[in-house]
Amino acid sequence: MATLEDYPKIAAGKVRELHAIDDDHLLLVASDRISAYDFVLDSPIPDKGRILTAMSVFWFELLGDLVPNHLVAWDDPRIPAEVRGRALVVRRLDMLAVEAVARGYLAGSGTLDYNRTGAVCGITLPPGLVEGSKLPESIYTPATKAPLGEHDENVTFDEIAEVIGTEHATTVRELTLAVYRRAAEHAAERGIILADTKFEFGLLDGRIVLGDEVLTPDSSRYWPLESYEPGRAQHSFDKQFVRDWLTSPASGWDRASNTAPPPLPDEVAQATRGRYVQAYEQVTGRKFADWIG
Ligand SMILES: N#Cc1c(N)ncnc1-c1cnn(Cc2cccc(F)c2)c1
Repeated sequence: MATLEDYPKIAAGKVRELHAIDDDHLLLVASDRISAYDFVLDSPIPDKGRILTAMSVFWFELLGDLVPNHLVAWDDPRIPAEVRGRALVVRRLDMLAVEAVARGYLAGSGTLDYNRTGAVCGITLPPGLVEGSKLPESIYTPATKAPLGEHDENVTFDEIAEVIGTEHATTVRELTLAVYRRAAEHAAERGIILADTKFEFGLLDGRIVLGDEVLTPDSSRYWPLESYEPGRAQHSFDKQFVRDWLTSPASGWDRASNTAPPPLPDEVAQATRGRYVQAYEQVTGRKFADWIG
């Protein structure tokens, strides 16, 4: 059985790593780390890596008829025991330099751009929209990847086409919207608003293939349908307990101080675990207890 040390690390994000298995395969590892307010917290969320990995596997399976993907295996002897259940064997792709974002609702940088310009990524939106507004139709709002810790930069379709070519830019836009719309419809039927999501695509033998994690609460905004109310920041399905505690007097933390947040109380970490489990079971109809690792 392999160990993680056998696989050279080739990339690292805030909460996940990418290792090389061989020339054609990578190991995509999700940690139990959680980020909030642009900080990676000291406190892990037990099972977060396994829950989000199980979610990606579900979505890859559900959406496999819309777009080919890089997933090879999730229960495989190449996966070291220490990361089993929170690591995927994936095909090595030639990644396209675009953060392929689809938005069905106005939030975050989308609201910021809209308030400044009336548009997002060059797409003019109707007047009168507010934070959390449902858009008349979902839109493609690509971004260029920023260095770790900085925010991606929203750009226009034409700017992406300059980098990856009009043909690939067009296919990526079509796939991003089709996959998001299908996923958002599935989630809405189960009481979860998938407000937006970010995909990464790559080339494999000339075909465009969906990579990375997909449609997890780390790559998407998950809002509980029952508390949806345009006009304010929406409750995060998964991160709201963490945000509420960190911004409460109980934490002793001052968000404006730009100092690292304190560790979470166990009950906040456990309650957050519960929200990830609930999101998984609500979206997939599967029991997390049945997942490996
Ligand atoms: N997925 C994927 C992938 C692939 N199948 N082939 C080649 N490259 C990538 C790849 C390169 N960077 N990233 C982002 C990323 C993801 C996860 C952890 C990280 F640290 C960084 C993805």
